[in-house]
Amino acid sequence: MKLEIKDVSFSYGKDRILFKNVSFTLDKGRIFSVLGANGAGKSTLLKCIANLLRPCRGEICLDGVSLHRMEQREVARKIGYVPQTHTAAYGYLVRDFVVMGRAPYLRAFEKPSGEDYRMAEEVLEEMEIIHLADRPYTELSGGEAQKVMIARTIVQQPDIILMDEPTNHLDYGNQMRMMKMIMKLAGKGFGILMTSHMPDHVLLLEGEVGILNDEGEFITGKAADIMTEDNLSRLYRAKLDLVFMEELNRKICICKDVCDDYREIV
Ligand SMILES: Nc1ncnc2c1ncn2[C@@H]1O[C@H](COP(=O)(O)OP(=O)(O)OP(=O)(O)O)[C@@H](O)[C@H]1O
Repeated sequence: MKLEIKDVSFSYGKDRILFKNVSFTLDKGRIFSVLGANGAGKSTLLKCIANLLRPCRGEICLDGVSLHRMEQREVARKIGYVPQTHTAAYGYLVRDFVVMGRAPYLRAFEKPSGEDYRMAEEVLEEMEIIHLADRPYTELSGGEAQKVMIARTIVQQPDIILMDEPTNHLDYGNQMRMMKMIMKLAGKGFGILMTSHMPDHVLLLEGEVGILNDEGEFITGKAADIMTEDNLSRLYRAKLDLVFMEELNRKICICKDVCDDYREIV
């Protein structure tokens, strides 16, 4: 399974192109992270790839076939999408909510089978949230709901999982467990495309990175090559530092002096 984003541009109106000429590929088992300031268009890009929005230029292909030539049900078997926030209209029990991930495999009005429920429970167990199985989805905390959404997407068994800020709402321990889970999912062969506001998480994951800047341009490369102090400081308009930590054998991203004003350093 190969996802190809070919020269994609998007605009919500006629006046402003949000991003232009975005190109990259994602294979099974790989991690691709998208970084960008607030409002740069990261979520919009993910929605285009989930086939929920249509780019004004370019093409998005799965194994050489344009998403627009595929039925949404077929896309849903290959691409799972975890939005940044999700509001359920009805208080489904978590186990029923998670089993809805099987929908792309069911016929109209067909109910999920015992095997579908078994699969949902297995994923809930693996994610250590089985204790939530009989709670209404609408009563969960933001972090719990985020994990349940991810469980539903795994149950969908796509090749590619799109995650819009997967550590959103999570406490620090759960953020680290989420990083571990993303690596584990990639290890199992899922292609992971995620957005993040946390450069250090992206350094930790070590995959490919795309940086969406204020001008709507997209630069890509390996995390170690593209995540330079200069690129990150420019992106976030703050003086950021990459410090090598021997214990970790990698660079970490910190802001040594929060009082440093970016305007004074460029
Ligand atoms: N449906 C819409 N119609 C018009 N403009 C929109 C729509 N959705 C988003 N926008 C605008 O498009 C821009 C990009 O939004 P988007 O949510 O993709 O950014 P983002 O990079 O994910 O931001 P954040 O990091 O704050 O989540 C923003 O200026 C936003 O206000």
